[in-house]
Amino acid sequence: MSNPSPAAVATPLTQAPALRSITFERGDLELSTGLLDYVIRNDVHTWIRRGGGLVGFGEVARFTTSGPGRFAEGQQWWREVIAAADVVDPLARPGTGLLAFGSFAFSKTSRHPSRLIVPKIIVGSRDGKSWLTYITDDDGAELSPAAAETALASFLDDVEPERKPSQEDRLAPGILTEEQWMTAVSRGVAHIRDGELSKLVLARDVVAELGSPISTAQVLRELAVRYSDCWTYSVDGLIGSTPEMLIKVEDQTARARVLAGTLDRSSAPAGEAGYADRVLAGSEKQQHEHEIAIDSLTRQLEPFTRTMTSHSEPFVLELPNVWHLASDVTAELAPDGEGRVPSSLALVEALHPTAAVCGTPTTVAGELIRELEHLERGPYAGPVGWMDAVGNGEWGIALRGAVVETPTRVRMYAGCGIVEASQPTAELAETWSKFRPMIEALGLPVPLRY
Ligand SMILES: C=C(O[C@@H]1C=C(C(=O)O)C=C[C@H]1O)C(=O)O
Repeated sequence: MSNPSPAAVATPLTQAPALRSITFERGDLELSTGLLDYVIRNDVHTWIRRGGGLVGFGEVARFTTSGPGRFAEGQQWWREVIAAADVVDPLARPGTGLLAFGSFAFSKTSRHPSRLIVPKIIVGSRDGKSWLTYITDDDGAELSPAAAETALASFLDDVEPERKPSQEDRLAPGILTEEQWMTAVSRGVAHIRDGELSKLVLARDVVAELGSPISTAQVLRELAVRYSDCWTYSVDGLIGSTPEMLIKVEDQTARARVLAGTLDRSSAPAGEAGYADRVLAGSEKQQHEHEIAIDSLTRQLEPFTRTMTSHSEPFVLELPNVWHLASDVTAELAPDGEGRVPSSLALVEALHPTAAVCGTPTTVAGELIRELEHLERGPYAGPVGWMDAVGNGEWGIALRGAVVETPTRVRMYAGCGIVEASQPTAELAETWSKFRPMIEALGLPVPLRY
């Protein structure tokens, strides 16, 4: 008798809910605003880039977990949900049909709950075409386009008021003061000089204390408009706009965008053509930092692929706040004996944490992060995104973001890759350039000295 496959012997984690879903095509969205017309409630789930993507409303199922097995447990739960579901999806495109948004803790030692959330309604848009998915756990519910439109309309009744900046808004220090964080950077550099590791990513937090409650929807709209080349995410209080794609799976193809190497645009001389190319692409320190990040990603992805391509040189990615050295990687996924390619979440498990947000070697860097940062990263620098029922998904790295801890307290996170040539003051300034998208979207002034 042959051995049963691991999936067959795994014990169910929970009683998977019996979900039913229907997806249907809708008219084209308003070209100028696209999905943003739907970002009007604070509790929306979003994944938006260049006006397209997904906006989710409500919740019909949720799975939470923590620890080293968080990705594997998430995959198992999702398999059980899919097996028990009745899905009607005539469109069958990436992002249509049954779908979960997700956010995972950065650290395997974190108690912060990683989560997968299945919304009740999803408005999707891609290449100018839009669709609606309606998901229910209610046996008796009518599953029709009309019922879906009615459910969507009831969510859209509840519009969040705009927030005006208040006199009492302020930025408060996080866990470490600036001086303490710079000391941590110096210690990191010393460990690198000692040859224990080649790269370490150290992060810090600052807290926005607001005089009036946040309008999350307003912040998300601001981010999505200003940072349209980034992926604007919102999952259960984790919000931001990330320029870094950990992994995206569409059918047989996987894509990643690796960033490492940063230059603040606010300190750049005006009108000097080619400044970013010269200072960023021409810097040995930045190129070295970037090489470490791209090597770590391609090495981890390789076993899952048939072919993999990336440009031999990184390009300069221009964002409103910074320039980055960036590399795009495209891979054709290798099917297993049964013709199946790994799901997006299986690849996340293999790739996280990359050197872009942890360091190299991973284990040494992870230990030093715990020792030097004194920060509970929570979902910061962890995977955030969505996945559908056939393995497609997009998982960004939760950067340039914040956790809404209470309606008036928002904790922001930013970090930097430290290599042997790193200077603590320059790294501190770099964290401010990375806080800037969130600080500005919240309507707070950016501290002047940066
Ligand atoms: C860690 C962050 O960003 C990462 C670090 C970078 C760097 O050090 O140059 C660049 C992009 C990201 O991979 C962050 O934004 O918090």
